[in-house]
Amino acid sequence: MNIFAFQAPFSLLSGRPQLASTVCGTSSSGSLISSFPGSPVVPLRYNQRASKDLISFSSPKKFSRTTVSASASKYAAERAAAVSAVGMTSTLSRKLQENFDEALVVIKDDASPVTVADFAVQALIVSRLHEQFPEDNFIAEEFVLDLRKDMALFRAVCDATGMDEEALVKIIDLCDFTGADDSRTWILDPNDGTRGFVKMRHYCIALGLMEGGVMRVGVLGCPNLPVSGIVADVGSQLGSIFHAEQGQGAYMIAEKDIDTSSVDPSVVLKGKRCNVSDVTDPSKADFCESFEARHSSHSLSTKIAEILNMNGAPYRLDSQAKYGCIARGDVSIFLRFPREGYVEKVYDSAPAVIVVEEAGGRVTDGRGQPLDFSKGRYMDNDDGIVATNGVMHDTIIEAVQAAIKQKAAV
Ligand SMILES: Nc1ncnc2c1ncn2[C@@H]1O[C@H](COP(=O)(O)O)[C@@H](O)[C@H]1OP(=O)(O)O
Ligand SMILES: [Mg+2]
Repeated sequence: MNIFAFQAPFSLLSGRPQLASTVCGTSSSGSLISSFPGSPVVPLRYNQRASKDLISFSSPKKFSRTTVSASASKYAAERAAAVSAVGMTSTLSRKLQENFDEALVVIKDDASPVTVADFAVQALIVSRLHEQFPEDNFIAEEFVLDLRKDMALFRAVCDATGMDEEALVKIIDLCDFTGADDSRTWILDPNDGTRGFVKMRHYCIALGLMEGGVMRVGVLGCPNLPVSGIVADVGSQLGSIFHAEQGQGAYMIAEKDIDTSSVDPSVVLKGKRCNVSDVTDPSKADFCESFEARHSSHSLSTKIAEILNMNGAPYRLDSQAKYGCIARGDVSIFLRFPREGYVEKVYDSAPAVIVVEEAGGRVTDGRGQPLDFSKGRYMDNDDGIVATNGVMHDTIIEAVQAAIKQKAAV
């Protein structure tokens, strides 16, 4: 099988935000504060805003052929392409968060924010994958309609991607596949947890490949997640990328170790095997949930924790980075309970579910039913989403159902 490798390296400037502790909140002065339970509150600052050309981006135009070895796994080429693209755009997102301009935020019809990073990452990833896999379909979060709401935002996305307006519109317009579940479809959330991104907290680039209604590949790029542990200390290396392929396990690689100029699996697919925790007693388990109470009911999770005698405070962080933390055993349980009537989108969990499952965990809805990603953009699950290390799953689902009943009885 032949695949393509990028010849020229990308031309992003290096440089990291001065993050020295958990990325959890923003003070009114714009400095970052740590607010995980038990961790000291440390004021931190990102670098000063840089000039616009600091975040300009040039995508390599030339490809050369690379051969995937005959013994490679079925989706090795796709996984390598996805890891490379996510690695490249994680670095871009970091620059865009460091140089975040709140004047360039548009509010979408669902009242959620969208930024230069959301559009730029979507355009760059889809353009790379479309070039390499021209027959494939795409479901991704952002629409041209929102890009056109603000011409300054539109121009900033062109600057960040190196694309002209026409090319940008074409590529974003490719991302609204609504069709059959026997197709090959890439599923992308270019900036999962945008509210976290704009508040200088966690966010995630989440990309997966579904074929025949089943997830085959998942990649999570978490630019603010330390390479080990959830809570960053002074000097922690930030930037964790998780990748998984059906039947091949889940891995974590430091963002800085990815050669994003290549899509050759033997070059790109490195990393450390991820395994979920081996905790069997829920009272000894840690859990995580949304930072934003409007995204997931913190009161319901508190009730569940009471039922299970889980005394530790939850880890609260934005985005599918939480599933990465489950996959590598940092925490054992993830609880998500959006308000009634909220419809989940596939790109908000599909890439992450395969990462957790390949690490030995389980992900279902709050009734213990598997999540179905084969129906297009929207999902039809009940009672939220629960991810665990697997061994505790049935116990946690029982507690979820008990807590929902208790809440309804009040
Ligand atoms: N009102 C809402 N309720 C639940 N989830 C939401 C809501 N608004 C946005 N989201 C989505 O929830 C996910 C973030 O969850 P968490 O709070 O755990 O990080 C994101 O995918 C976010 O979308 P987006 O991708 O646009 O940021
Ligand atoms: Mg999302």
